Order: sequence, then C-alpha cells, then structure tokens
Amino acid sequence: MWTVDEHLADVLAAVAPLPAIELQLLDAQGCRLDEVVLADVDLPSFDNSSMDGYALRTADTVGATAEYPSVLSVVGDIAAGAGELPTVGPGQAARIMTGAPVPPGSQAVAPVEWTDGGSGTGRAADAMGAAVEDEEVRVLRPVSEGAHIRRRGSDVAAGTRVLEAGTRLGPTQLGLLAAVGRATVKVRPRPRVVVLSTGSELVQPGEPVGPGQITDSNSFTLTAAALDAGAIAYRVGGVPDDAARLRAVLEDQLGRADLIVTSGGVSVGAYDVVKEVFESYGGVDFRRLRMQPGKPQGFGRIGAGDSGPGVPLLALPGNPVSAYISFELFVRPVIRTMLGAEDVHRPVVRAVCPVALRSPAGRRQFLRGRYRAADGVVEPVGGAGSHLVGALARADCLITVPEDVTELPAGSEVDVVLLGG
Ligand SMILES: Nc1nc2c(c(=O)[nH]1)N[C@H]1C(S)=C(S)[C@@H](COP(=O)(O)OP(=O)(O)OC[C@H]3O[C@@H](n4cnc5c(N)ncnc54)[C@H](O)[C@@H]3O)O[C@H]1N2
Ligand code: MOO
Repeated sequence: MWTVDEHLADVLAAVAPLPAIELQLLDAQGCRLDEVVLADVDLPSFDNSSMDGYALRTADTVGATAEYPSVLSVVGDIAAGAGELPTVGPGQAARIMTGAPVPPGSQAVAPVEWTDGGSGTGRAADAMGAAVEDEEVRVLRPVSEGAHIRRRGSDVAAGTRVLEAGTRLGPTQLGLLAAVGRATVKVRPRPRVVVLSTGSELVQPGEPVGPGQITDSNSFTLTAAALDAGAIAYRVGGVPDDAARLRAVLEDQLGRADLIVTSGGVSVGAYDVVKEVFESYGGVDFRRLRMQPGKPQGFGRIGAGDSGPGVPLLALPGNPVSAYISFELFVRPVIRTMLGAEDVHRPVVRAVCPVALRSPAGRRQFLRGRYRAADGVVEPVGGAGSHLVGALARADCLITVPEDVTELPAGSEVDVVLLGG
C-alpha cells in the first residue's frame, strides 16, 4: 500500500507545466503570462480632454469672473475620434468632448460648468467644418495651464514594461493588453481535462431513475472542480461498464485531453471493466492508498505511441466523497502544476476540534468539516461514510487524522485542508 504523500509525489513527478502558446486575449483569462509585455504605444496616445468643455488659451481667462467673464468666440466642435482639428487662436475656444484630442493653440480645457455653456445653436461649425461666426462662450473663472488635459504617455510610456512574465491575467491585465494593442498573448494554457464517469447504473440528471440505478453526480462534481482549479473541463457522463464502449470513448477523447479523470470501477468488483480497459493500455497502475476515503486509485498514461508520451490519467474511486477528496488531494495539484501555478496545494491550517474523533488504524482519514477562522475551531460535518453527499455539500474543509492515530480526544488540534469558496 502507498501513503498519500508517496502517491502524490509519484503523480506530480509525471506532469509538468504545459508548453506556452499564443492565445486570443479572452482565451487567456486566468492564465500565467509567458512573456514580458512592452508597450509599443503611449497611453493616452494623444493629449486629450478629461472633461466636456472648451479648449482655450489660458491668457484669455486671466481675471475672469462670473460678473466679468471672458467672452471667447467658438471656432469648432471636437468630438472623440475627431481627425481634423481647428487651431485655437487668441480670443477663441473650441468646444471639446471628453476623450477628444486637444486642438493646436489651446493650453487647457474649461469644463462646461466653468462657462455659461455657450450661446447660439449648439452647432459650433457648419457642414464644411468652418466656424459659425456668431457663436460665443463666456468663461466664468481663470483656467490654469494644462487643466483637464490628459497628456500623451502620462499613463503608459511607449517602450516601458507593462506586465511581467508570470503575471496571472485577470480582467484588468487583459484590458491593459487590449489598450496597448495586443490581440494575442503568450501564456501557459489551461489544461484540457476530460472528466468521465463509468458505471452501467448511472443515469443522467433529469432522466427517470430505475430500480438500482443512481444519478451520475460525480461527473458534475469533478468537472466543476476541474474548472475551479483553472482547467478547461469537458464532461463525459455515464459510460457503461462495457469494455468496447469505454475504449471507444477514450480513443475519442484522447485527442482533446491534456488529462483524463475518471470515476468508478477501480475497486475489486466483478464488473470492473474499467480496470481491465485501462490496464490494457499498459501504462496504468492500480494501487491502494493508506487513506480513507479514497483507498483504491488508478494512475498512469494512456495513448502513448509514435505521436507522444500519451495522456496522464487518474482513475478515481466511484463513491462520491472518495472521488471528490481524491480530486482535491491529487487531481487539483496536477492541474495547478500543468498551469504553472505557484499555489499547487490547498492551504492547510491547524484548528481545534471540540469533538472526539475515531479513525481506522494505518489510514490517513479525511473527515468533512466546517472551519471557523475567527476562533480557529473546526466541526465535523456528517460521518465518515464515502457516500454522504449531503454533508459534503455543507463542508468547507477536510479534517485530517494521521495514519498512526485511531482516537483523538475532544479539544485536540488537527490539520485542516481548506477547500476554498
Ligand atoms: N470487497 C471490497 N469492496 C470494496 C472495496 C474493497 O477494498 N473491497 N473498496 C471500497 C472502497 S474504499 C471504494 S472507494 C469503492 C470504490 O469503488 P469503485 O471505484 O469500483 O466504484 P463503483 O463500484 O463503480 O461505485 C462505488 C459507489 O459509488 C457510486 N458511484 C459510482 N459512480 C458514481 C457517479 N458517477 N455518481 C455518483 N455515484 C457514483 C456507485 O453507485 C457505488 O455506490 O469500492 C468499495 N468496495
Ligand atoms: O476508500 Mo473508499 O474511498 O472509503 O470509499
């Protein structure tokens, strides 16, 4: 029998971060950057106004007050995206919108609130772009040089490093990449994980459940857990215990998988065609671990050949709690390793358990619990049975009882694996 740590080390030794690839921005969300990103452009890329108002020359506003405003003639109208700009001369102003380029000759922008809003039709230029002569604006206070102008390159200067290699790409980093004009980016991709549940007793949720049948819940738990770990996950529900069918499904899925995760059929049952099929590939090993739940586990590679070393496969036990805990302990670290993540493992904290615990000799037990960070207390949820999905859904952590401990008195300190969320 293997210990949990031996099995984990063996599994992790067989995987590595996936090679970096160039992805479209939104396909790279959550991935780690595999390049240093330099800005090719200035941001902002031109001097522009931060306010709706009037671009003007500051000398024209010296001494302006509400009682004695500066009266300027309006020589043009500049919307965001404007190409041709009027030149602002002495005694003149140009109406300007937020984000629009600051016109030559002007030194500042007076927000519309600092003016009378301008007179006339509101149309500052005629159809040919020539100024409408009679339009005026009254500026009610002095405006200082550079006021309300966002200078070219003041946010990001061309040539500077904007993102370091290893940065995890979230919404704001993706936005920055777009802002500097990048359509694609080089990242460590998310592993593509195929989740497959086996068992002729399985029916899909919503279908009628006949005598002795059960609803396939594992494929949902495990697919969601794979997504949560940062993978792209494909769910393949309910493959019956039929060697030819299982083999056909595996062959079909191999092409799109960086990792295959199955549940069910790894114990000693008479109909465990799963083991038979995986073993026929040659590279999959079935072992028993010193843990509870999650004792029977399969691990190896399938599909090795001229085209490559094959795809790693973890065959988890079918009991729903066993499958989920096995995922947390072994599959999640594999996915995190393939991602190139720094935090491969779930955090473990010490906590006090106010109730006495019992555990089988020679097996590390993982009980479901609820952890209170405020006082460092953990309470078990439900019993030790590996079929207890109701209690599992209320748990937020796993309480660990070491292999050599069979009884823990109330008030003992225990290791607690925090499950996140
Ligand atoms: N004689 C022995 N029997 C068993 C042993 C043993 O050592 N000797 N080990 C037990 C342990 S521990 C576990 S864990 C299970 C593992 O069983 P399998 O991996 O072979 O899984 P199945 O037999 O297919 O199913 C077990 C259980 O889980 C339910 N199940 C299966 N798949 C799903 C699914 N997709 N969604 C929800 N529930 C599922 C299934 O109905 C069974 O109740 O073996 C013990 N037996
Ligand atoms: O070891 Mo099994 O995984 O108890 O249910």
